[in-house]
Amino acid sequence: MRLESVSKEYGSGKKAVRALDAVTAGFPRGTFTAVMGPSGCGKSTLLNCAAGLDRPTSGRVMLGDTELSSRSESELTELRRDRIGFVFQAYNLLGALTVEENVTLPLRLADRKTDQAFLRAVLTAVGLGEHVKRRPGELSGGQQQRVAVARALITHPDMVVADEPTGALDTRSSKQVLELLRHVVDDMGQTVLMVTHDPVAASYADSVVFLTDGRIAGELTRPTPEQVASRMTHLGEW
Ligand SMILES: Nc1ncnc2c1ncn2[C@@H]1O[C@H](COP(=O)(O)OP(=O)(O)OP(=O)(O)O)[C@@H](O)[C@H]1O
Repeated sequence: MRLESVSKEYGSGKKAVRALDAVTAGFPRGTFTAVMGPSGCGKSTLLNCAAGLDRPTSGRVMLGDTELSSRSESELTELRRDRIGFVFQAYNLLGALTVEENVTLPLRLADRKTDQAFLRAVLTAVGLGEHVKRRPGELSGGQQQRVAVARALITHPDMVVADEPTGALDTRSSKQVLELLRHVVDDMGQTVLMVTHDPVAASYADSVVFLTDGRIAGELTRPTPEQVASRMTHLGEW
């Protein structure tokens, strides 16, 4: 995944807000990248442009050899469904469906068959092999987020994007979800792009990209929580 000089403006004229300002960044296959920065700096906008949920005003978004920015709405919908896995702070599971039905929903929507062996492997990887018949309401927040991670993985996407995946979780559940994201990169070869406010969460990534005012303000590789917190303090309010 690559962003090439991506800018995004909301609104126009005097009220225009430049949420991203000529951002160029690469998120190589098999890596885990965290995006951090002060509130309103453009983190979610970057993630949404990268995942085809939002269109840049200018610049190019490349997923492998596919350019997202020039796709039609229906092509983008299909591309998101087939090639990108989503994890949000609010889990976004369907309460009436079981764990297994939630996880396999993206395949049913795409009219694709479920590979039962892969489904078992994914449910085991996220630690929910025992709970496949439960409904989200019968699970803890951490378990629900792990169902969301399994759902993001089931289509073998090119990339998993996670917007504040641990934002609603306690320390212990956050650790489990972050270890899981690390595992999907290290052992399943996935590519993860995660927005977070938490230096500890960011320290699970291979690198952290810092944004301020819609621009890249620096990068840290093999970050420690202390290094991340120190950079954030230098960037201002967070
Ligand atoms: N749909 C929209 N319409 C108008 N302005 C928007 C829209 N979405 C975001 N913005 C503005 O763009 C800027 C970047 O927003 P964005 O949500 O990407 O920031 P963020 O870093 O994710 O913030 P936070 O950490 O608070 O979630 C902000 O000034 C925001 O107010």
